[in-house]
Amino acid sequence: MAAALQTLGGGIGITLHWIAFTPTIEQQATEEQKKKWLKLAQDVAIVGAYAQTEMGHGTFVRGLETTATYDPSTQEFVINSPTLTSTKWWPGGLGKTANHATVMAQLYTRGKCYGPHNFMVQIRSLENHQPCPGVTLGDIGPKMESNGNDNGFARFDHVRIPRENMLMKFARVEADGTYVQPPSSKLAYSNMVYLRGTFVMSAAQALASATTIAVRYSCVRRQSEMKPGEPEPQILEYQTQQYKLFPQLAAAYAFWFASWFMTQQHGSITGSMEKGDMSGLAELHALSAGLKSYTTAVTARGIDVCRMACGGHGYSHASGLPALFGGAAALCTAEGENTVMMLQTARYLVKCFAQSQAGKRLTGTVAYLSAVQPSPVAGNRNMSDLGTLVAAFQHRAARMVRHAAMQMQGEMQKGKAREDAWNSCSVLLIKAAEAHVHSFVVRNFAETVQTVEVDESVRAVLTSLCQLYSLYGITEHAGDFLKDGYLTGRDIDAASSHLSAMLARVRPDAVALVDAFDLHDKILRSVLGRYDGRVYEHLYEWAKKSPLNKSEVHESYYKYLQPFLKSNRAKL
Ligand SMILES: CCCCCCCCCCC/C=C/C(=O)SCCNC(=O)CCNC(=O)[C@H](O)C(C)(C)COP(=O)(O)OP(=O)(O)OC[C@H]1O[C@@H](n2cnc3c(N)ncnc32)[C@H](O)[C@@H]1OP(=O)(O)O
Ligand SMILES: Cc1cc2nc3c(=O)[nH]c(=O)nc-3n(C[C@H](O)[C@H](O)[C@H](O)COP(=O)(O)OP(=O)(O)OC[C@H]3O[C@@H](n4cnc5c(N)ncnc54)[C@H](O)[C@@H]3O)c2cc1C
Repeated sequence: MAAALQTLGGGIGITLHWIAFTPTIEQQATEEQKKKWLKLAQDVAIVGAYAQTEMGHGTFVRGLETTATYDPSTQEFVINSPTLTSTKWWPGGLGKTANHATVMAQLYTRGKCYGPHNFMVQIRSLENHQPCPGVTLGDIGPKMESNGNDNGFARFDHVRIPRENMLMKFARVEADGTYVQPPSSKLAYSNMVYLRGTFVMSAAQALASATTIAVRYSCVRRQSEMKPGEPEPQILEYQTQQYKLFPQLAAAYAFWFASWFMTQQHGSITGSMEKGDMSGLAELHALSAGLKSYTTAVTARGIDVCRMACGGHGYSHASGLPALFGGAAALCTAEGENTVMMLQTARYLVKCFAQSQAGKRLTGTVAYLSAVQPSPVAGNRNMSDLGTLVAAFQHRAARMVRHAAMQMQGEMQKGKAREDAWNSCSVLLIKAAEAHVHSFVVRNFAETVQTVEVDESVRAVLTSLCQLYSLYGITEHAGDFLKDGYLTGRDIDAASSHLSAMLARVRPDAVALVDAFDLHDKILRSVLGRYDGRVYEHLYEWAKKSPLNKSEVHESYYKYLQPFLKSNRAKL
C-alpha cells in the first residue's frame, strides 16, 4: 500500500478508495453489508471516498456537524449539512472521482444524538456520474502536493438513505429507531487506527526513497578537494555528508521494522477484538497515533535533509525530493494532525503512569515505565553496547513521562482543573510521548536486528546501523539524558566518538543498504537516484523536456519582453 501511494505520487482520485473506503467497509460493515458492497468496492464497480473531515472540524471528530437523523416512518436516515462549516472538505477522490462515500455524521434517533457514525451514501449516478439529487460536489483546489488527487467538498441537502446504509458492525439502529450500543464507542474510529498504522509504512518508504536518491547521488557527485591536488572525492566521503544522510538511512530501516511490528500488533489486537476482547484497543490506539506522528515528522524533516544534501539539484523536481517532501508533509497532517496524535499517546502514558504508581504491573510497550528506576546510578557506560543504549532511551522516556505527569498533578493540587493542567503541561506531555515512541523504535530496531538469520554479515551491518541510529538520537537529545545524571558528559562524548566510528563503518555498505530497499527507478522517479548512476546525461535530457523548451522563442517574448525592450530602447 505504501508503495502504491508513492508510485502514484501522493495519490490519484482512486487512492482513498483503496486505502480508506474499502477498509472501512471491511472493518465497519456487517457480513450482510459486506456482501452488498465489499465485492463492488474490491472490483471497483463502485468508487468510494472516506468523507469525515469538514470545513470547520477535522481533528475534533465529536464536533462534526453533518447529521444523520433516523426517520422510522420510512426506515431511512436523512443526511444533512446544516451549516457552511459542516461541508465535507478534504476527502480524497470526493471532488470528481467517487460515486459513493462513507460519510461520518452525528447520529440522531428518537430525538437523541449518539455521536459520529459511518454511513454509506451514493453521491453520483452510476449511469452518467452526475451528482445525486440533494448532493453538491466539487474539488477543493490545488494543494502543496498530491494534486493528482481530487480532494473534494460535499454538501447534503436532506438526502435520504436506507436504514441499512448505516455501517452496523458495532453500533446499530433497529427499525423502530432503538439505538444498540457498540462494545466500545471508539470502534467507530477503528479505520483511523488502521490507516495510521499504514502511514508508518508510508513514512518508512518515503524516507527509504529519499535516502536512496541522496546516497546514490552522493556517490556520483564529486566536489571540491579533500587534499590539495587530489581528485575531487565523491561527496559521500565527507563526514558531514555521512552525518546528514546515514541517520536518515538508519531511521528508514528503524521505521520499516516499526511498521512490521505495528502491522503484526494490529492483526493480533483486532483479532482479539473480533472475539469481544477490547483490552488491547487503548494500547493499539496510543501506539498507532504516536508512531504515525513520530515517523511522519522525522520523515518530512529527513527528506528535507536529503534534499539539502543534494545541493542545487536537490531543489529541482528532477531529484524527486520535492514531491517526496510534499507527500510526507501530507502524512504529518492527514489521518490525525501530528501534535494531536502525540497528545493521544501522552494521554495513555499518563494513565499508565498513574496505574504503575498505584502498584499495577504494566505490560506491552509501556512495561518499562514500571521497571525503570527513578534514581539513576551514574557510571561509565559502554556506549557501544546496544543493551546500554536501549536502557538509556527507556530511562529518558520514563523520566520524562514521570516529570510531565507529576507536573500535571502539581498543577491540579494547586487548584487547576484537570483540563487546564493538561493544557499548561501539553508541551512537556508531547516531549514525553515523543521520547516514549523514540524509545520504542530503538528497542524494536535492536530486537529486530537480533533476529536476522540469513547471514552474519547482514546482522553485523544492521547492528552498526542500529547503533548509529541510537547514538545519533542520544547526541541530538543529549540534554534529556544528562538532566538527572543518568548519562554523564563523558558518556555523551563517548557516544559522539562511537557515532563518528559508525559513520565510517556504515560508509562501505551505504549503497548496498539503499539498494536493499529495492526501489525500482519507476517508483523513485528521480534523475539523481537512478540505479545506473547516469545522472548528468539524464539531467540534461530531463531539462530539455521542460515545457518552456517546446519552442525556441517563447510566446511571452512576443507578448511582453519584446514590446518592453523595444520601448526601453526607444527611450535611449
Ligand atoms: C510519501 C507518501 C505519499 C503519501 C501521500 C499522501 C496520501 C494522503 C492520504 C490521506 C488520507 C487521509 C485520510 C484522512 O485524513 S481521514 C480523516 C482522519 N481524521 C482524523 O484522524 C481525526 C483525528 N481525531 C480523532 O481521532 C479524535 O477526534 C481524537 C482522538 C483527537 C479525539 O477523540 P474524542 O474526542 O472522541 O476522544 P477523547 O479525546 O475525548 O478521548 C476519549 C477516549 O477515547 C480514546 N480514543 C480516541 N480515539 C481512539 C481510537 N481511534 N481508538 C481507540 N481509542 C480512542 C481516547 O484516547 C480516550 O481514551 P481515555 O478516555 O481512556 O483516555
Ligand atoms: C492531503 C490530505 C488528505 C486528506 N484526506 C482526507 C480524507 O480522505 N478524508 C477526510 O475525511 N479527511 C481528509 N483530510 C483531512 C485531515 O484528516 C485533517 O486535515 C486532519 O485530521 C487535521 O485536522 P484539521 O484540518 O481540523 O486541523 P486542526 O485541528 O484545525 O489543526 C490546526 C492546529 O490546531 C492544533 N490543534 C487542534 N486541536 C488541538 C488540541 N486538542 N490540542 C492541541 N492542539 C490542537 C493542531 O495541532 C494544529 O496545529 C486530508 C488532509 C490532507 C492534508
